[in-house]
Amino acid sequence: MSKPRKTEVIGVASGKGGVGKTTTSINLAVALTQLGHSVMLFDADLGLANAQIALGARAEYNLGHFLAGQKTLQEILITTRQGVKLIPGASGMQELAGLSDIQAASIVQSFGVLADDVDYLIVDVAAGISPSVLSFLAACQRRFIVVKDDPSSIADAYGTIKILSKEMGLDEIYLLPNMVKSQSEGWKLYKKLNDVCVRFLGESVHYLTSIEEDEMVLRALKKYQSVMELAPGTAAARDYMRLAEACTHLRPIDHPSGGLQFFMERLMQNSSSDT
Ligand SMILES: Nc1ncnc2c1ncn2[C@@H]1O[C@H](COP(=O)(O)OP(=O)(O)OP(=O)(O)O)[C@@H](O)[C@H]1O
Repeated sequence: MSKPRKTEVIGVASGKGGVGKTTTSINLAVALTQLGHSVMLFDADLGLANAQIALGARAEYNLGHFLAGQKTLQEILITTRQGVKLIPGASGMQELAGLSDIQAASIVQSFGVLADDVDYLIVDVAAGISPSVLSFLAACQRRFIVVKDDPSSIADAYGTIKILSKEMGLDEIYLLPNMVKSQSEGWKLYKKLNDVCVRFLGESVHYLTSIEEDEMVLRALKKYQSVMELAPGTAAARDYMRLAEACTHLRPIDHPSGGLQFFMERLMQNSSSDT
């Protein structure tokens, strides 16, 4: 098993809501855990606490308690029964933009303490392209854009890629077709959108795999489980495992300070420039 040297930070986004961003984040986190990696999932999708529900976990505290200084990061962090370390996000995320420099520095330091234990940080951002979503994505090393084969999802994914690459100068953008009929349909969707990106933005996006539409995904959600647990042999579970394996083969991105602490530093810098 090849271990990344530092925490790899992957943001999972989609222009449009409801295309499977949270489902992808949790199943990728579980698949990477099953491969033997230490994985942290940051639920930055405001308010709904989707990730913990989907993993059958119940967190008493969330990032709001941490930002308010009521709880330490260790106190809000839970380890789900799948072995994923979960940072419950909730509405605290909106407060990031208003933090003082001292608060920001102490948050960065708290994350730095956890960094040694974590191979992958998966950040499940909210739908849309609000300043806070863009700050999160800018702070990640890689960005996965989940897209469905329908016109509004494709248009929103393109809009997100355009802002990330042209306005923010970010690279390492990966398109992740979801709920496709087959891998070849997913590849075609990628090709179509990538061609548009090359033509109109002068940039290409990356591809790892697609996730097939699979009724077991919804069944798993209804049982508060990941599909990786409920039906490991099913099409979507196989695809999430393929995605996890592809992640482990990606070239590590080295930053001077690297990993989790650097992610938080960038997040704080980007958030304060939003204000
Ligand atoms: N590969 C798949 N096959 C079948 N159903 C899927 C698949 N991926 C996601 N779904 C279903 O699609 C619905 C929306 O998924 P999810 O909640 O992950 O979307 P989202 O993009 O995170 O939404 P939001 O932006 O509202 O948080 C859920 O009912 C989920 O079970």
